[in-house]
Formats: sequence, C-alpha cells, structure tokens
Amino acid sequence: MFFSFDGIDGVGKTTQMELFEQWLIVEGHEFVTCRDPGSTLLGERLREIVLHSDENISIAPRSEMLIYMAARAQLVEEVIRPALDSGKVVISDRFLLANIVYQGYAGGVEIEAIRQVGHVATAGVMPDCVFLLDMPPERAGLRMGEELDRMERRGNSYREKLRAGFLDEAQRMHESVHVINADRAIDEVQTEIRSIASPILQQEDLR
Ligand SMILES: Nc1ncnc2c1ncn2[C@@H]1O[C@H](COP(=O)(O)OP(=O)(O)OP(=O)(O)O)[C@@H](O)[C@H]1O
Ligand SMILES: Cc1cn([C@H]2C[C@H](O)[C@@H](COP(=O)(O)O)O2)c(=O)[nH]c1=O
Repeated sequence: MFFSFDGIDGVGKTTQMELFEQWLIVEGHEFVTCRDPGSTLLGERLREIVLHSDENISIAPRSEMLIYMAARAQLVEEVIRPALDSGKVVISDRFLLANIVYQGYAGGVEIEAIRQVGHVATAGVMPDCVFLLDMPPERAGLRMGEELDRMERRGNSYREKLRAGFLDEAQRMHESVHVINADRAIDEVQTEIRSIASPILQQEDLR
C-alpha cells in the first residue's frame, strides 16, 4: 500500500506524516518513509541542486521538471518498489502529483508531457492514496520558516496557481486523491487522515 502527502508549501505535510507514522506503528504495520525529491544519494544531490542552487545557475522549466523526474525514478527503483514488493506500507512526502502541479499548472510545462514522462520515471508505480492537504496560500505562508528555498521564493500568484492546480487534479483523480482541509488543529487533520487510511489498510490486510 502506497500513501503520499502533498500540497502547497507550509500546509503541514511533515507534521501529519510523523503522526501518521506513529499511528501505523501502534496499528502494527511495517512501513518505509521517503521524500520526493530525495531519500537516495542521487535524489538528495538533485534536491540540493533544484532547491538550493545559486540564483545565477539558470534552471529552465523543462530542466526543472526533468530533475524532479530523475530523482523520482531513482526513488522508485531504490526505495519504493523494493518496499512494496516486500509487503511494506510506503509513505512518501510528495510524488508525481507535485510535478504535474508545480511544473505544469503553475510552471507552464505541458501537463500531458509531464504525465508521459512521469509514466516512464515511475514505471507505473503510483500512490494508492494521496492526502492533499489544502488551505489558502496566504495562511500556509504564515507557517513557513524564514529561510525560503528556490520554489518557496516564488510569489503569491505562483502559489495561487499551485492551489488551483492541486484542486483540479484532485477532481480529476478523485478516487485516489483525498482533499483534506489543513487549516484546522493538527489533531483534527490527523483524525481525518486516519479515518480515510483505516479502511484502505483493512482491505489490504484481508488480501
Ligand atoms: N494544523 C496546524 N496548525 C498550526 N500549525 C501547524 C499545523 N500543522 C503544522 N503546523 C506548523 O507549521 C509549520 C510547518 O509545518 P510542516 O513542516 O509540517 O509543513 P510542511 O508542509 O511539511 O512544509 P514544507 O513543505 O514547506 O516543508 C511547523 O512549525 C508546524 O509545527
Ligand atoms: C516532488 C516535487 C516537488 N516540488 C517542490 C515542492 C516543494 O517546494 C519542494 C520540495 O520540498 P518539500 O520539503 O517536500 O516541500 O519542491 C516540485 O516543484 N516538483 C516536484 O515534482
């Protein structure tokens, strides 16, 4: 079973993932967590390039899209597929949906092209369930730290496009993408996440 968490920067993904992991331990599930981009040596190197490069290193929109894809291909190969093959639950901090939204809807790269490259990069490995944490960008911005990375430095209109893009994709993929109102207390958000995950995990256990 493969879960991912996504949403605009600052919505509380990391906080919710940590609570979700604690719950999985109590429920007796073996799991592997990862972050996209990252969680492999190559992926962490690419993360550093795409998020923390000097502003005078130009990264064109398509190059940016492909850097994320390369990191994800390695993540699937080294971490996600082996974990799923051994029956573990996988929890990923972001996945292909972020590429479609950040580089496509908000970044201007053709969305269909991203889907096609995404299919190659992931070899068809996709989350069974995506928790899309949603809230107004101006409120999520209040939760962001002081040091912003390359993506976080993009302005409000980019963030508005991100939110709209995530919500469009959630409608398109309504069977697997669950929109969670993240503008609530931490425990309320987590309760909803667990209530969605619980029947999915039970069904998997029965197989
Ligand atoms: N529901 C919430 N209410 C208030 N504060 C929250 C909530 N969820 C998280 N926070 C706080 O907001 C900050 C950002 O949270 P977190 O790091 O989990 O977000 P994130 O989505 O992973 O961010 P990023 O993607 O930018 O790393 C943290 O200080 C966290 O404690
Ligand atoms: C996977 C992916 C991510 N991004 C962006 C989204 C965030 O701004 C950063 C990742 O940092 P976080 O700690 O996970 O929030 O990268 C992207 O633009 N495209 C992608 O495919």
